[in-house]
Amino acid sequence: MRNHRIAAIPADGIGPEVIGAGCEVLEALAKADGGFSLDIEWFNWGSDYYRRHGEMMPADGVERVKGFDAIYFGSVGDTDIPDDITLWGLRLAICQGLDQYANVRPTRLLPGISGPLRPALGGAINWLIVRENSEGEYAGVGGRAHHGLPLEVGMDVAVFTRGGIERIARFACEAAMGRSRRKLTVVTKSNAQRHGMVMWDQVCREVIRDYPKLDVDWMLVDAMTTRMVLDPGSIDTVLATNLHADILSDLASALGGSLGIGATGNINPERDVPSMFEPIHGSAFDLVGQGAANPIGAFWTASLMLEHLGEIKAAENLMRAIESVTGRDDAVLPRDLGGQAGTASVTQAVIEQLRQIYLNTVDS
Ligand SMILES: NC(=O)c1ccc[n+]([C@@H]2O[C@H](COP(=O)([O-])OP(=O)(O)OC[C@H]3O[C@@H](n4cnc5c(N)ncnc54)[C@H](O)[C@@H]3O)[C@@H](O)[C@H]2O)c1
Ligand SMILES: O=C(O)C[C@@H](O)C(=O)O
Ligand SMILES: [K+]
Ligand SMILES: [Mn+2]
Repeated sequence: MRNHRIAAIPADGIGPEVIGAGCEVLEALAKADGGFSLDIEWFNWGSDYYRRHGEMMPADGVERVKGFDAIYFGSVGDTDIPDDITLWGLRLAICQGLDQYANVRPTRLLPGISGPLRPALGGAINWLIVRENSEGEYAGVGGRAHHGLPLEVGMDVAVFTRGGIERIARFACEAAMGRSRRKLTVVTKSNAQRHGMVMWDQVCREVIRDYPKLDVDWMLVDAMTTRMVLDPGSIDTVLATNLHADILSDLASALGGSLGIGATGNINPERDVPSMFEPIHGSAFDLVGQGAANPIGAFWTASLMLEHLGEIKAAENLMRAIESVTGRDDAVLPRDLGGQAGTASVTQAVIEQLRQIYLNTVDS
């Protein structure tokens, strides 16, 4: 039997609630499928670990997860610890440490979810946002000087490298070519940012030349937000920088109904180290401990992870189960999607649906 070793890092806020739910679903799925097993090892890294040890994970944390087949991550962020410490100490430390330079964020309207747009517009959402995940505005380069003085200064330098742009542009072109519309929108801001972003355009253009069958257009990031709202059907695959894609993907998730459904993979396409999968949302301080967090983002994430691990049938079945739970007449919907179900009820409904799917597969 195929076995996959998963490092689960639920971390902070609602992370443990949704990753706990996701692991329940994954285990039920593996059992129903029978073709593979999952070895899930838990890591208690995050803000509570920081309170005890003064760091978000052990100094050799990245080394410790290197041997796994995938990482299943919750969220970081704590009301009592500065956000830059928690994000850089765990999520970015792993993404950058394992050079997971391609972040993929799919969005489409799930059955039974209307989303905030008119039906004809919302129904047209079927996007894949490709986020540069290793440099750009998140390079971490910069500094502070003249502390406490009137002339105090703080700088974040956005770093764009030819190699960094080239590899993410190629990844996005391949991703777009793998989808039926073969359509790529490159997002930029090279009108205002005249160095790095101009080079971004130039290197993307060079890579795109290798894909003559690809239908490519370009958007300034500000105008891209309006196009996502007013003409969502004109968009398919989107390539954007680290920060631009971070912002656009929260918008995408909201247009799909809620931030609670957004899913992502932090991918190292070379596959010599594990990739990391997480719901796109954060700690959601307003929901912690209430059993009310929407686990669908974590389930969709689990499906992306299974796909990456080569468990294509199981990944599809998990999406089918989610879709029938949201789409059927007696849909089980969490509060952020207009229903009343808590995390546990949504989880049980998806597990029950998975059992039905596999039962029917065996019968037929
Ligand atoms: N990758 C990550 O781990 C990640 C991502 C985003 C934010 N953060 C961190 O999380 C903390 C809070 O950030 P924020 O408030 O900007 O964003 P957030 O994603 O935590 O929450 C924004 C809003 O979305 C809602 N929401 C989020 N997830 C939901 C879910 N599963 N079900 C239902 N509703 C959900 C929240 O209730 C809140 O109203 C900060 O510390 C931030 O740095 C971490
Ligand atoms: O931008 C980040 O890396 C944090 C968070 O907003 C995310 O989308 O993962
Ligand atoms: K997250
Ligand atoms: Mn984000």
